[in-house]
Amino acid sequence: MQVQVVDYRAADAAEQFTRSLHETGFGVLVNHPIEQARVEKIYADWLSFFNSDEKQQFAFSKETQDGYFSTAISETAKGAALRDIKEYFHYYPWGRVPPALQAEAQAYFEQANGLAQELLSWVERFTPPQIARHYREPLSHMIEDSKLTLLRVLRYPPLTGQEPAGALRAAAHGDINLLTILPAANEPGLQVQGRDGAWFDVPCDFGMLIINIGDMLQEASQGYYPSTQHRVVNPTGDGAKRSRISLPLFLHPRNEVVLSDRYTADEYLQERLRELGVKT
Ligand SMILES: O=C(O)CCC(=O)C(=O)O
Ligand SMILES: [Fe+2]
Repeated sequence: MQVQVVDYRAADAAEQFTRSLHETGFGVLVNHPIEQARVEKIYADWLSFFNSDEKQQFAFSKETQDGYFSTAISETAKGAALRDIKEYFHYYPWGRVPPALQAEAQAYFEQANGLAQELLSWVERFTPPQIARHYREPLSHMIEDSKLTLLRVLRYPPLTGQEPAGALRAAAHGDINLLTILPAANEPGLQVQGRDGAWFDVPCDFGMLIINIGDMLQEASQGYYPSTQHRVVNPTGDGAKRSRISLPLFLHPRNEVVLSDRYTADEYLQERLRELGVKT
């Protein structure tokens, strides 16, 4: 399985990139407009936040899903037996956030959301007509004024050796949303599953941007764009002593968007959150 690394500035970038999404569910961009210095500053500032007690004041709300999710309540991937070894914060522009981190989180959110919208328009443009006719509205409309798009800041703590046997930083899962965009993390570990079940490292040189299809877009495109299983494996050696920080933006449609004959976006999301154990 070969996830394509595509130059965002190439004349045929949209075509190459959407082909990789169709074939693998993943695509990787270089020379994209997201500022690396901003990403690095967010990694450093949020690592300090996760290392402080301040996080305890932001315990997430089951109702609204914003705030801090500790390792003790961290999600269990659908079908997995063990919790992921991670803690994370869900940032929404309307949600709670440590005041000192608000401006840079919002600036990143806007920049990444703008790029994600452009990439979604590429996805739409390169959808074959026999698939596109099933879209109930243009993909770019589905996310307009959505209150559900969210920035997740993840921190995978150093390993202690006390982790339950078989637990992973992130067990194999598909993302729930339409499209995810993810700057390469500060440490390796992200893998994607091929059709034959084998796992492959996702290209993740610092500065690359990784994009993947979520379950909602797989549903709306009748599988033309597959939501591929991915995971974050545990480091060995010196890497095990270091935290890993990553920063996915999950592009979500408005609640009332009809994805298919089977689901609206809201029905789909509620079902999945219950399965993850973060909603009653
Ligand atoms: O940390 C990563 O590299 C990936 C995280 C991820 O797949 C997720 O949070 O859905
Ligand atoms: Fe994911």
